Amino acid sequence: MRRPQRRAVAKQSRAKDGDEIRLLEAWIDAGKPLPGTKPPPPSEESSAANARVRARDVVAKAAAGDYSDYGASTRFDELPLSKKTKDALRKAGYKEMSEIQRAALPHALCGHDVLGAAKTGSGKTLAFVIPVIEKLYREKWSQEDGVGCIILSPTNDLAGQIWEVVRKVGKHHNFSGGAIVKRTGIEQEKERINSLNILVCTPGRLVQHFDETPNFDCSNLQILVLDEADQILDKNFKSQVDIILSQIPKARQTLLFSATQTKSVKDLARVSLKNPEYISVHEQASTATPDNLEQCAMIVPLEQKLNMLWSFIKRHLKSKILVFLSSVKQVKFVYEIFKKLRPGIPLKCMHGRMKYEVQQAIVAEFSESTSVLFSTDIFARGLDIGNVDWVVQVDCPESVAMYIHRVGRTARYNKKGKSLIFLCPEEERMLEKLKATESKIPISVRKPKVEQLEQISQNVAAVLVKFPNLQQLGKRAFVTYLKSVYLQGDKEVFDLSRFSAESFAAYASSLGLPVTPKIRFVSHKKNVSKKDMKDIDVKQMKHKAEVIEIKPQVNRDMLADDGPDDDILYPKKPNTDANIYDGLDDILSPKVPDTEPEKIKELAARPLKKKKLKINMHRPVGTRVKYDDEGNAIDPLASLAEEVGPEDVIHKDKILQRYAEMLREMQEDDKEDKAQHKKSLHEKKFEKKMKLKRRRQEETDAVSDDSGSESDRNQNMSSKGKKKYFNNSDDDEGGAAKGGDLLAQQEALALKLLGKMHD
Ligand SMILES: Nc1ncnc2c1ncn2[C@@H]1O[C@H](COP(=O)(O)OP(=O)(O)OP(=O)(O)O)[C@@H](O)[C@H]1O
Repeated sequence: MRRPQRRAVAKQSRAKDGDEIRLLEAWIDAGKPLPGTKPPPPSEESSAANARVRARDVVAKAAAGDYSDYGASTRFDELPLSKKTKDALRKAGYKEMSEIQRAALPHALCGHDVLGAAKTGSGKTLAFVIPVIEKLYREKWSQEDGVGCIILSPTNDLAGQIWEVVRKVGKHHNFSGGAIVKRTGIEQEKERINSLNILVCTPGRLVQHFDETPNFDCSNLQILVLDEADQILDKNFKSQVDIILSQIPKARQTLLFSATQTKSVKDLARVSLKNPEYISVHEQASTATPDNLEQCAMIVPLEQKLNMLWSFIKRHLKSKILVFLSSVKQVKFVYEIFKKLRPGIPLKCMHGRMKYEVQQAIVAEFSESTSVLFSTDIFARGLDIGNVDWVVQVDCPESVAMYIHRVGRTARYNKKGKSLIFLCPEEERMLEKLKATESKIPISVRKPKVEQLEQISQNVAAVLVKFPNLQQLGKRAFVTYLKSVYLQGDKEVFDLSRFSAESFAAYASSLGLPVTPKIRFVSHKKNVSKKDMKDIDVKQMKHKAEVIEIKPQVNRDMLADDGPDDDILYPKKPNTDANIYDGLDDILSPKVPDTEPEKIKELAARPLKKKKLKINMHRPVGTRVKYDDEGNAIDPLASLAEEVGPEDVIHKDKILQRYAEMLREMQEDDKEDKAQHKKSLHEKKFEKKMKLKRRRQEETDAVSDDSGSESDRNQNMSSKGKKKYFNNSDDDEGGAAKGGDLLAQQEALALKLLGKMHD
């Protein structure tokens, strides 16, 4: 009885949906905004009560065939949206539309391609999620129709976040969908992907499905969305996006959104937009960043950044702070060090190498509590965490656009927020760019209060001594930082040659490193003419000079590599550095076991080979190559590490003292190790001997049992060299018995010895 009833209900609801869809289509068609039109400014009479009445009127009029011009509406319930969507929006607390939503939704709802730009945190996600759901609803999309919409996002986390919005807005609809992210195994995804209507994923994951999933079909696709479109269309995703575009139908609606929209016609031509609506709601605004955001910059020397960050955190223990650093290594190092130093506020770290679930958990925790979250740029875009008080950019962003995205993690949707950026004196050009009129970033420059600056270099060094694995991480943080500067495209801002060798040395010591790690982003080229030797004092050279070339294979990926540091922090096999160099071998210079600080010291003092003169490309033009007493060129950074005075942050004496202590400890450990090693050698030797004896005994037993001829027996024995123990005498049995006794005695002796050793 139930079935027919259920079928009847379903039929009824389909009929209701059909009626609503007809009404919506007619309404959309009748009230279409003209191409290029923007909504008028919201009228004054838009009190909540008025608005509700107006919304009811609008819907009633539409039902009566009197369609309003929805292009001017200010509330979601004034738009031609399905009841299911309106209910979900209301339940989620979305009533009034934001500017980008007011401007984009009317165009997107009537099927136009949209290129939308609006400030960070201004509600762009709803501006594309609502049209997606409504389009599929009006198309009566069902599970059997397969993939109807793809939303591309640059990162898994953002994909997850967008999917949550889709779920929220589409909760009364019957669409299937999901965020196709690393969380689920690709095999599980393959099984269900064809039955999903809305896919939210990164370009890479989608391409993987095009490559590997049998019958993966997007030929029915209705709508393609690119969130953070400028990033999705940039060269890093180019090949993947090209593959995707070749696999989906050209006849579709396309929506592109970002806070920093692409203006490249080439990019837009690639996605084949048809008469797109260019909607940039804040184009005329005086700022490119949220109005409620207070922004300031500080010029901080490289070696003071850690002190400055620490001091800042200590003064804001009741705030929620998001800290951006340039690489995974930096994030891990600063997080681990600060955790050991205990600033008095919970610390968290997040980067692209973490499992998706872990990232989600951290985001959730960070959303809930006041804490400090250290992050790479992987979360600079799109991440929507409520109530972030401060965004602190410790390392310079790669571009003004990235600056805008980073600071956009605070002051979201009418909330207030503050941001602070540390810029090295060598990066002041970035400050000029931020302050340029066209950037529209109201940023003020503040002088650091030196008296409030806590110097933590000594404490960091002490932590490194206590946790030698962190020293490894510190070294890699140092190298990846320099690599990140070196690899940045904007050479007006990022130019390693502007940094002096002294500042590198001081930076290394601020990270607690006893010696500046050597850096080789370079390879050698022999027989270079004098004119190419601009930055080298040729007269100083005693040997045929070589010039340094930048290695062509050093690329951006190496920055992202960032290797399995967990192995460094929590080594599975102590004293093994097999996993210490994760592809950085050719960059991280010395191939010595880096867990041994005294060796690092040795290395710094070690004369460089005469013929392989290493010229550091970062040395400012005209700086001389230094030589030791024996005429060997000294690595400038190594020599500097020895030269820095006590007034500098380096605190050499203390560090040396610590290293002396460490050396003593290590020597003691060494003694123990040696004894251990000797013991194990003895054991092994003894075991071997016993094994041999046992084998011989067995063989002898076999010979004595042998029923073969005497001559055979003799031959057999002689070939195996047993004569020593078993004479070819009549007394074989007795001999064997003696041999057996001897063996037993020896075994007993061996056991005794072993027992003693273990005692
Ligand atoms: N109409 C609305 N009313 C109330 N809150 C809204 C509205 N639209 C969006 N929001 C809220 O504003 C916040 C920011 O929205 P969203 O993440 O879509 O911003 P965005 O413009 O995509 O930012 P970004 O450029 O940083 O990705 C979210 O928490 C969202 O729930």
